Amino acid sequence: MSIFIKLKWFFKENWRMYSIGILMLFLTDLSRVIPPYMIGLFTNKVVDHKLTWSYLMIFLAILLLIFLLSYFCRYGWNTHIVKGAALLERTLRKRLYDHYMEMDAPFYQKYRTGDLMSHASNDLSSIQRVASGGILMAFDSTANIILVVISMILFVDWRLTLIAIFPLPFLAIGVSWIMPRLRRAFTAYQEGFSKMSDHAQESFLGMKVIKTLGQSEEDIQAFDQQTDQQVKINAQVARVDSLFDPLATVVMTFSYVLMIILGGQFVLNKTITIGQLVSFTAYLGQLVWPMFALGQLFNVLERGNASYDRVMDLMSEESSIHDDPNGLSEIGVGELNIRVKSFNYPDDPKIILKNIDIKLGEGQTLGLVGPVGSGKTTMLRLLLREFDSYDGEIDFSGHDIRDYKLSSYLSAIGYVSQNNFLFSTNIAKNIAFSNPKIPRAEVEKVAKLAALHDDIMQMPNQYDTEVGENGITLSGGQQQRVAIARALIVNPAILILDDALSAVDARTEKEILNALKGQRQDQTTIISASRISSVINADQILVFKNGKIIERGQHENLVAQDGYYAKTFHEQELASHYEAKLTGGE
Ligand SMILES: Nc1ncnc2c1ncn2[C@@H]1O[C@H](COP(=O)(O)OP(=O)(O)OP(=O)(O)O)[C@@H](O)[C@H]1O
Repeated sequence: MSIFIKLKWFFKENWRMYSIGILMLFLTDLSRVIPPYMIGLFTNKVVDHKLTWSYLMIFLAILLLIFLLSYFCRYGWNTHIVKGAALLERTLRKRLYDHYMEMDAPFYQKYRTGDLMSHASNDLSSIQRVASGGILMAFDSTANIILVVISMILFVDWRLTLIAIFPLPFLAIGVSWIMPRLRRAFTAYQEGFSKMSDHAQESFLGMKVIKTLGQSEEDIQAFDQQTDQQVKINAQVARVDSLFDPLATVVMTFSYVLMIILGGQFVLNKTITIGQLVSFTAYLGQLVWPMFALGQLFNVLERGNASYDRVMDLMSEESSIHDDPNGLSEIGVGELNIRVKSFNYPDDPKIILKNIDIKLGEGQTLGLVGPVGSGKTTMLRLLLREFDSYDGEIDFSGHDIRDYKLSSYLSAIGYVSQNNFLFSTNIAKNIAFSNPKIPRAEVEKVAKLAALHDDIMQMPNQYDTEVGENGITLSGGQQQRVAIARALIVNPAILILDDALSAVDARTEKEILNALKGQRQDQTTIISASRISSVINADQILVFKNGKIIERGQHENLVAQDGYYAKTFHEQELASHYEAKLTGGE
């Protein structure tokens, strides 16, 4: 029942709709207690040989009227309560989705996609059922039981009523024993379901790897184990849930036995008439459904309760990124200053960045190189405001980046990583993702800048060519260039290419870099790369190692320093020289 208290905010917001629905439900239940009373009267007329045609007609007319009223009320409660439940699901889904959108990188590191999906589907459906079936069964069964018992007392006999309902408290004891067990079983079920969807989702995404490494059998086995486990948990749910129905049957049978023994005695003693005993039998029959509905109700409520707690646990997670709604929303061009004394990832004390000090003039290009794992991406992630918890400050265009409104700041940045996500739509829509209304000419312009236009023109439907899920029909280099075009279309104040040219050949790389140089003279560009050729013309090049800047300067200057940069440059030069010889390109 506590789930109703937890959902009080929603029922309060929609009290009008629920009040009408519940009133209609009450009227339906009220209309149900009249026919048994009338059947009793009718039986007495028959037994006393006093039945006339006119009485029969009036009797039938009243019954018809009651059925019509009941039909109208049923329609009324159905539409109001079902509409309310749909509204609750929509409200929670929107809140959850907004929450997912607001959350930071550590949140997505902590929760897996399958888990988040199961919260948004399975859990929300269970909560939605509380506001429809739950409300219906709770009010219907309670109102039914109360009205039937009152009718039994008023129209038959209070002693007989007391004796007939005497076994009911045993049902209540049974329910209080079953409920917590049912809840534990449901929580285990939902958690198991999350793990299962997570596994399925990861397997679908990594299908190529699984198959090429010959792990299909192992994956199937692992999934089978999870489904077997889920079947066991489900059986446990069914075992606990199934305890209620037999208990209700035993209790109701006991009530019937008591009614036959004592009711017969009352008729023989003339305490009640035969008609009243017939009414009583019908009333007792009307108690059967609410009893079973109570069982269903606990199932729905406990499932909803467990799901609500899971969803609220997720919603209580707070983003570590402070977004000031009144923050600056105008972002111009300007200097970029990065001073980070130290940074470690949340939940990991290892210092990843140490004493980073960068000053980049307006419209300049910064190049970042260094061995794998040296901290280049981490620094870019700070610039992208994925983490705010660093010791130091980052200023852009005269303001700390944390003083900008997050959405405004991020929309001024064009970020392209090595692995880009493409949407399963056509190329033009992928490029124009930030503004679907952008004219086709603009889309073509940025595609040309990204050296992609010629490739697109070779495709069957050119800019309308569908790229498949995550751009599966495109080559790695084409995917990267779609992502570059997508970033360029917003004409970002800061463009970040994080190893974003790794899948394109040297000639295309040169073409893109030249185009960017011509196009972005006033704006900041940051290029992180393992290939020195990507950063060779940068105004400032930084070499990272173990989270520190170990060399800095322009290309010639760095080559002269004869350090990591010079060594890597010469090695790469030599490698490309031999490669060109082998392919006959020189
Ligand atoms: N989410 C994370 N939690 C903890 N440590 C992390 C996390 N992401 C990266 N690291 C660690 O931070 C260090 C720097 O990684 P980073 O990705 O910044 O390097 P990089 O220079 O960009 O490397 P690459 O060129 O391979 O992309 C690595 O030791 C890595 O293991």
